[in-house]
Amino acid sequence: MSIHIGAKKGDIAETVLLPGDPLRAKFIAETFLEDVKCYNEVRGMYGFTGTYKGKRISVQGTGMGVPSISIYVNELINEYGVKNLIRIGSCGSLQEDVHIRDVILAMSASSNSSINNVRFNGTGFAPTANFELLNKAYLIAKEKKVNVKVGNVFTSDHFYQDDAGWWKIWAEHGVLAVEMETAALYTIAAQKKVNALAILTVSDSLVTWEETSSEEREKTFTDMMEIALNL
Ligand SMILES: O=P(O)(O)O[C@H]1O[C@H](CO)[C@@H](O)[C@H]1O
Ligand SMILES: O=c1cc[nH]c(=O)[nH]1
Repeated sequence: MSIHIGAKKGDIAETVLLPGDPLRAKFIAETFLEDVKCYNEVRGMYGFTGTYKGKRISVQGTGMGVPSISIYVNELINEYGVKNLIRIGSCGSLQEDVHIRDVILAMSASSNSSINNVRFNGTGFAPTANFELLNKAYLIAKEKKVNVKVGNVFTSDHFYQDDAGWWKIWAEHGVLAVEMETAALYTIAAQKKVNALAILTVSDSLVTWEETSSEEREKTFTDMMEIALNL
């Protein structure tokens, strides 16, 4: 057992899907996995292991933001030997042509995270996806005829910002969407020599102000879930 995950060694598969929302983890386990075992309820941050098309796979909630996902990713890698970490999250569109429910494969993640600023002493590091996972996810998405976009996302330490126009500089530089964890996932994976990818579904738009409900974010972003399960 680790501090935040109540699993025994061997309870967690080498490939783990990582939604921020623990109830999205529960939905995936109940909807897609067979022979499911819940290995974690510590802090209500559910973790499950089961099989998908005969392959052993786990799904673990991470909570919201860089500090929270960093805890889970560190423990999954250091204590449980996880090798493939696939975030499946929601995000807010920063571009007119990135629509609600589109899927984004995060090739890279810009960030205002203070954690990475401290780690790299105020200089820039470019958190980047694993190419094999990215390429495979793209091919699966195309085959499934999912509206998919690949590019840079912005990992923010804020969900609410006082300056309503904060995102425009990032949009001008081609960033597709905002979320809150990917830069941390990619940075830790790079340091630990494991594979990481973030697959995101657009839940709302900072451009048009459209949005989806929390229930939709929990249960209906199934394209992203199925792409991740088939990697
Ligand atoms: O849907 P999840 O995976 O939680 O991801 C996004 O949603 C949360 C904010 O509502 C943040 O965690 C953000 O990154
Ligand atoms: O972090 C996030 C996630 C979804 N939508 C946003 O606007 N921000």
